[in-house]
Amino acid sequence: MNFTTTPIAGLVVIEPKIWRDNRGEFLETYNEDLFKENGVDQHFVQDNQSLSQRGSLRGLHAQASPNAQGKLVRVISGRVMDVAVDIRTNSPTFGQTFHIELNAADAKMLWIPVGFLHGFIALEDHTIFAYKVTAKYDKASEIGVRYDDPAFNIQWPLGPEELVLSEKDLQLPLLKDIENPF
Ligand SMILES: Cc1cn([C@H]2C[C@H](O)[C@@H](COP(=O)(O)OP(=O)(O)O[C@H]3O[C@H](C)C(=O)[C@H](O)[C@H]3O)O2)c(=O)[nH]c1=O
Repeated sequence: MNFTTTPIAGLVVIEPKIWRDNRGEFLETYNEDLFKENGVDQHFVQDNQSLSQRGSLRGLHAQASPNAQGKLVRVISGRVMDVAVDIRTNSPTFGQTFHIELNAADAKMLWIPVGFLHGFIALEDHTIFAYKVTAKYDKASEIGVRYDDPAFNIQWPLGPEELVLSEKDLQLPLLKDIENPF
């Protein structure tokens, strides 16, 4: 299991070792000791999973304190472009985005600490996205920012005609129009 830091402090790319044999594959997707040794010392309290068709764009979301969430995200089936936006007010990389392809083939994961907006776009039908979070779901704590906020200039890889968003996400505000909880 390899841990690689990113240009944005706190974001870590994790590449599990995949054991392959004549039956198929085995991999560890979480190991408390290895994660602690590599600076991700967290207590996860909930696992989530979503199924998306190609073009489904979920985000940009976060939860505010006291239910702010760190997220360990991965793809079980299909492919996504995953995006994390640093909105930690005092961060030297405030407003910077990090994107990475997550897919079932290489089973890469991304650790996203508290203080980031998170979203992804599914690049294939039947994309299953799975993630562990460090705080429970609390609808009242949810915040969201438009996926196309010009402040971030995220280059989503599919055209506008291919995007599938929830009514909720289509009506999200821009970051400048909300009180940033981080
Ligand atoms: C997030 C969540 C949702 N729900 C229920 C409430 C909603 O009626 C339904 C769909 O929720 P939502 O439309 O918020 O699902 P996503 O758009 O995939 O939300 C996620 O999208 C991005 C990628 C994130 O990083 C967040 O984890 C999360 O906000 O599931 C729950 O019961 N528990 C939960 O933890």
